[in-house]
Amino acid sequence: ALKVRPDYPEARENFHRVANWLVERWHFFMLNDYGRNRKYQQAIQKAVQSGCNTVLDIGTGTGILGMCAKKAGAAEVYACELSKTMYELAREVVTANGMDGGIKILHMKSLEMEIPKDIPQRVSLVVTETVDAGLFGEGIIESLIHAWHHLLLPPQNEFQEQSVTGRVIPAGATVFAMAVECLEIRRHHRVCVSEVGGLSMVAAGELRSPVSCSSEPDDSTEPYTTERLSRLPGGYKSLTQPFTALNIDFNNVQELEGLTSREVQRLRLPVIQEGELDALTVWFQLHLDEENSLSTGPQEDTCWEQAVYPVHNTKGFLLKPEDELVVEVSCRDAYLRLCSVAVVRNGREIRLDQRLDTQACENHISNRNPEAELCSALSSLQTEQNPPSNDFCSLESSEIALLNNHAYHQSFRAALAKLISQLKGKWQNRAGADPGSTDRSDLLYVLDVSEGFSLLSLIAASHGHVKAYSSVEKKKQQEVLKRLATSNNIPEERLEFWLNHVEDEQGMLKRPSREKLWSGIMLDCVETCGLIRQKLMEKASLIFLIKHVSIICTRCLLEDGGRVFPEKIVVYGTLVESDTLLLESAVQGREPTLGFNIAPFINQFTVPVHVFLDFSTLDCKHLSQSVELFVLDLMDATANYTHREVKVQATAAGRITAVPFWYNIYLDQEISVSTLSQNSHWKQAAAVLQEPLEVGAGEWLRLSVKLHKSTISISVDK
Ligand SMILES: CCc1ccncc1CNCCCCSC[C@H]1O[C@@H](n2ccc3c(N)ncnc32)[C@H](O)[C@@H]1O
Repeated sequence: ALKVRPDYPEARENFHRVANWLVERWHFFMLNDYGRNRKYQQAIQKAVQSGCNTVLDIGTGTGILGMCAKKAGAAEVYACELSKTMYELAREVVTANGMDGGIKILHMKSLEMEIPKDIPQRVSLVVTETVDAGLFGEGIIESLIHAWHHLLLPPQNEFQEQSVTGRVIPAGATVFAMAVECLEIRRHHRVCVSEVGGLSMVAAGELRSPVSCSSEPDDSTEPYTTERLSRLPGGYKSLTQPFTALNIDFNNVQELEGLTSREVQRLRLPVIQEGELDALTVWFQLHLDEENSLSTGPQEDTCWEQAVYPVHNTKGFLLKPEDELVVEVSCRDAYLRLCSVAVVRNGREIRLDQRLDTQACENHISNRNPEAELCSALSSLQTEQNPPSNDFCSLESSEIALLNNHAYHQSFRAALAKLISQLKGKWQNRAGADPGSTDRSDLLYVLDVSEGFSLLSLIAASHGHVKAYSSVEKKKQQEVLKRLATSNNIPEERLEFWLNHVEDEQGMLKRPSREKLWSGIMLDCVETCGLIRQKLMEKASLIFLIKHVSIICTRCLLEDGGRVFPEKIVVYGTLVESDTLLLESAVQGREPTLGFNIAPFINQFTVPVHVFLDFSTLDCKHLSQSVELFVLDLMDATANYTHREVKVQATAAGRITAVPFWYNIYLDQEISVSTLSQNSHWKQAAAVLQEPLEVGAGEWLRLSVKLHKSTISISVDK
């Protein structure tokens, strides 16, 4: 569609949504990392000059490493790429750089490659960077074991003199880890509050994020998540020195094969400062060859992410400098697994992850010694959870952060309280109904159509005289809500689950059978990534659709005086100069990619809006004040213009590269929550300019802001 009508907004938006997952965002900042590219090139040049004449690039991506090998003079270069999009892109790139005759690119996974079907004979060099922040997440171990067995010449060995031998770049890796205290990680993986919106959370049982490195690998969890430690709000505190968790030699196939069967390694790490254990963080050095290595450490100026293994004690666990932290390292199922399993204090080892039997703890308490406190603290943790600790409910890390967003829930609680007292007041005036009447008509109906796990329905029901409908779907999550209802004295019949399998939005938002209208409908409008939720405007207009479509103002879904929460969203933005956002959005010319012409091809997959941005820690230069960009009125969906011009004055000279934006969400006239606030579970988004715009201080700019089907686009010109 874009080829036919390049300016067709619908097709453009769809392409951008698709581009985001067709081509991973890290391609841009990886290709912009001249240091990384140069080091790979040097290692490849050295290998080719020392006799590696046939090369296979496993996971070629854009083809850059294969082109380095060709340019270094290798006679035969092969490349394989499992992603169709990247395969086609690599073909275009190699052709544009005049090497289509010299590099054979295969659209396949290296594990499927055979000789002579795919490549004529074994190669003397494999280059690859099929690594993720946890090193093994892209299957490099399996790929190299297969390559050594089927695709590579035998390795150098001291016994018989071989003319040409096989080798791998990178030659190996060293994995480092470090225990940290970090509030930002904690609030995304543990519920740190005992009360949410007035509801006690004790009965919820253990709510944990799906990131868990429990010993038995099961598919419902992933062993680690990733964070850019150098850009986490509030930073982190190192509780141990960085330690070497693993060394691996990619040129030793026995070692590679032994990795997954290697017994679990237990490391004892001295705690270097007091702090709460929140996670183990992991990074690595890729040893390209004896001289060159790449590091993905938090202190590096490159912007790789690190792997994060959150610890799952429900409450905090304070480490002290005289402690030793016991960490288990294993590579079961080819993932790198790290677990902090115990603390050694005064020579006594206290396990962290299993339930402590209180009897053992009782014995300790008698002789009042330091680990007794620790032990009794731990045992009290265990008893506090009602259900057994292995019965936990898994929530997305964004849902955990939402629960920890105190202001969000307090604001909803207050706004609901106002609505409910207004509506009750209305009734009492009408027909003198006696306030104590118990007839069904004095119930208020509140619908929570939030996506995912939400306590808003319970917060509404906790006000009394409210029947709340929750759109939580998962069985385990509904059980948590029921447990919380009971323990917060909310009669079970006041909470219903409005199953989302209703055929369409119309059905879902349809008024309850008893011909009652909704007193309140609660929407969550902004996605965690920082964009307006798709279909929001359609849903909101649907609530009022009847009101606008029919001549006679038949009742819309809301009773007279009923409200939709939020009623208004105000979008704010500011002009910034940020090289980081530029480097994460598009390849900046030929310079970083060793002079190869790659940028125009990969930049076809640039998207105009960067999401999941942590604006509070983005290194950037502010070039204007924050300005109001747009107002979305959910109470009157037709009021929303689709295009707005905003004048902004540059407050400093610089190069505008992006317009970060965020929202003030108004639950009613007075009560609002900001998606930029400190404990917000939201990240921000930023419109990235195609061409950076030089401005002088005091110069006026014109922002044109468009909203099309909940998609915001922003362009800047003078
Ligand atoms: C923050 C990530 C990071 C952290 C630390 N240091 C470096 C980085 C950046 N490296 C990212 C590469 C990660 C993706 S791998 C690159 C390309 O290779 C493809 N593939 C992967 C395996 C594979 C195979 N066996 N056979 C054929 N193709 C294969 C993928 O489809 C991808 O296009």
